Amino acid sequence: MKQSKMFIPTLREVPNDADSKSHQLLLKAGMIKQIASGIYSYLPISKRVLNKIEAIVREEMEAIDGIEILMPALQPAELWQESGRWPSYGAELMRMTDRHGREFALGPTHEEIITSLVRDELKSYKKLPVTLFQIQNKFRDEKRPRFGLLRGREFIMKDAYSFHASEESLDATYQDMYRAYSNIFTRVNLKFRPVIADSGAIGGSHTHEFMALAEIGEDTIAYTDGSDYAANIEKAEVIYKPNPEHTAVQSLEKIHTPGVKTAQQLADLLGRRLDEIVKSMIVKVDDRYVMFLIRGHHELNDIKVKSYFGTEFVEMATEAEIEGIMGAKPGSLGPVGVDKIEIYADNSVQDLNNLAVGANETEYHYINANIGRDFNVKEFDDFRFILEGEQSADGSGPVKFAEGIEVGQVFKLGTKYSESMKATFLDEQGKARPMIMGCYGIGVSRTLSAVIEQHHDDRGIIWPKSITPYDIHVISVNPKQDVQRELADELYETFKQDYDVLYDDRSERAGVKFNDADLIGVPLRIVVGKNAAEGMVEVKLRKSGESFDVKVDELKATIDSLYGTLD
Ligand SMILES: O=C(C[C@@H]1CCCCN1)Cn1cnc2cc(Cl)c(F)cc2c1=O
Ligand SMILES: [Mg+2]
Ligand SMILES: [Mg+2]
Repeated sequence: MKQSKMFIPTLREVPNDADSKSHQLLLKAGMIKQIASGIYSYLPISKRVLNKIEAIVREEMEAIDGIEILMPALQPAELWQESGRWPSYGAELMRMTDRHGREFALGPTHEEIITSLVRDELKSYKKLPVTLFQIQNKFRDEKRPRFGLLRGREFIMKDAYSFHASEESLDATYQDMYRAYSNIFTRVNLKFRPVIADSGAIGGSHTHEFMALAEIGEDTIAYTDGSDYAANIEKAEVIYKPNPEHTAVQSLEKIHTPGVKTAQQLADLLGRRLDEIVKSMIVKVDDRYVMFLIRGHHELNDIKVKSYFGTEFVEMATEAEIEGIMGAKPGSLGPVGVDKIEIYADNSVQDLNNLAVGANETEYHYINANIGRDFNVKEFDDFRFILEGEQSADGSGPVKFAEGIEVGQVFKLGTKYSESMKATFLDEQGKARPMIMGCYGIGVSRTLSAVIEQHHDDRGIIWPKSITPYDIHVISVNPKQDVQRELADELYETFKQDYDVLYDDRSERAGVKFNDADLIGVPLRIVVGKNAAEGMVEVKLRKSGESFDVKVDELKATIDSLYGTLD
């Protein structure tokens, strides 16, 4: 393609609202234009990359018997009422009414649609298993869209759904998808890790997220070098080993603690370590309040609390709620004398005797509070975030943390949707049973961004060969010079036979052309400049920056062999 006819509106400066490297580069390289917050147009370079990513996704889905369909983005509210999810999603679910006043959702995902489609068609176990997938825009009205395509309000997802007559059959597809996802992210040249994840609102038992490693990633993963163990920190289990030595139990003492609001301030006032302090938090679970006890140097893991109680409705109580229930401010809460609400505690609280806790009287605390004598705990469990360096759940060593961008997720859904939506099949005995489901998503536009996060330098993007918008960038330095222009034209015509070629034939200054070429990031470059008259051109590798002077009659061989070395 000749750049004089192309549409690549590169920018010199980066708009200051670009808040991640990939967001900056997508704008500078003229790949996206924002139309509204979290909503973008994909310009030609992006569209070419998306086509290649989607082609890889299709190949890997079809290789495991995935069948491509395309479902509507407009979803009748009735189906979400059948599944029970219409009331449970708030502002994030984009809703609208049609001219007849009928309610619709703009699809954030398609469990309801696919289940209603399949339940009408597949009635017999003989027709199962089946895996259907689509690649389509999704709509989620994110409260804070950011990082460009990494968290948008309209984005491209491959979403697949599988239907089974047995758990074993679901298992087999889950493994197929897991391997297919590994293939896809390997082929697009992403450094990634599959992590054990939390299945959250959509239920189901078993789920893995595929995390592309990148500083900007909003997820934290806990992994070990000792094995392939990796878990989203929301889910990473903390192994509790009871601590043998306990200090002698001392008598309870109430002390005045003016100005103490935090665990650290209490620790400082008492001259104790933070890990000897116990924080008491009031959490609203569904429509009741419970107290959680967590050691001072730990943090309550709200995802583990949700999973423990099996509900999404878990929120920290507000200051007003706390004063109403406890009669004291958040900084002075404790378990002693609390009998109106249940008390739960993280496992590691059991290691302590003589706890320092709030006295439920503003600016008063207890020291030497002891479990069993001064208060009771309804249940000890793993309610906290794991700390870096603590033993991994599989015992393979201390966990390390890394940031990740969630680019894919595979779920075992079970019968959550097939039961609520009566998607049954007749089994061998002719008995109607709910289909067992799996669902599997890849953020296609997010993957494009993740690749840029991992493949760039300070001059621009460096595309991996597998998804590069073009293979070769031919640049004529000064098209006003006939010799240069004619040679460049000839090379363009020659190489476009076997490669995708972008030809910068514009009458721009050389510096502008080289800046744009570095931004756009095509891996191989042929520069036709002043040596054209001697039949010499320059070949440049975008990634290493290496460049070679090559005779025109050796150019094809050189390019073919260099292309083979690209990753
Ligand atoms: O989408 C999934 C699960 C899988 C992911 C892979 C492809 C199939 N679905 C989870 N999820 C996430 N955000 C949502 C946002 C809104 Cl507003 C909603 F109404 C529903 C959902 C929702 O269900
Ligand atoms: Mg997540
Ligand atoms: Mg997820």
